[in-house]
Amino acid sequence: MLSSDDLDLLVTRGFVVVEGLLPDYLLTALVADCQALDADDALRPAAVGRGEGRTRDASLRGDAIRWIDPHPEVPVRGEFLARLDALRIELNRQLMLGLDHFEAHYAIYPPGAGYVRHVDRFRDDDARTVSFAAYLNPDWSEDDGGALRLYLPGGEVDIVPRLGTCALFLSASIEHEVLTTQRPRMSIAGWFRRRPLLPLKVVPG
Ligand SMILES: O=C(O)CCC(=O)C(=O)O
Ligand SMILES: [Fe+2]
Repeated sequence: MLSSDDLDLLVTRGFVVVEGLLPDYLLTALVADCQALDADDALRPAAVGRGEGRTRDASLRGDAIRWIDPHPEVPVRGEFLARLDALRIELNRQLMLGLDHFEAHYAIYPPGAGYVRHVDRFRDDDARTVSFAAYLNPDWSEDDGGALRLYLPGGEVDIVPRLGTCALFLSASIEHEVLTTQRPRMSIAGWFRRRPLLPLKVVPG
């Protein structure tokens, strides 16, 4: 769980980096699951945008992804989602964010891939409220690239995607980028969502 200092940082600074949010045995199982899915060719090139603006362009975003859903034969997925759901409830209790759902996918960025600077909230959908990343790369060094770069009012912050590091940041306001990776980079990207606050459409007549 997040400490009250972590929660304060998320609100006041817009992001927080935490170690130890997920226990080692779970991280190990997530790494193995992601690797097994990759070996089965179960990840697909990711798209950017939504609706008619949805495109695939590896020069913008080079990862391959697989959404994480509970599976009776792969308990690690359900356990991961249950933990993040407990965190969702904690975020609601402490920060009253009204989050109603958590969604996440595995991602693998091959060498040479990255994800250009962007925000996670879509222009036509304000449901994504808090973004989450968990990194699954043992023995990662800064020279391997692939850092998550956050663009903040006070400057840039780079987060090294090392096994066990997790980051949370505000989906609507924090611009970020995945710097080009030199080695295959494994992660989970997720979003705590709230019910969309789109205006109701008035039907004429
Ligand atoms: O993996 C990361 O560090 C962030 C990925 C990201 O920005 C995204 O999937 O929207
Ligand atoms: Fe993102």
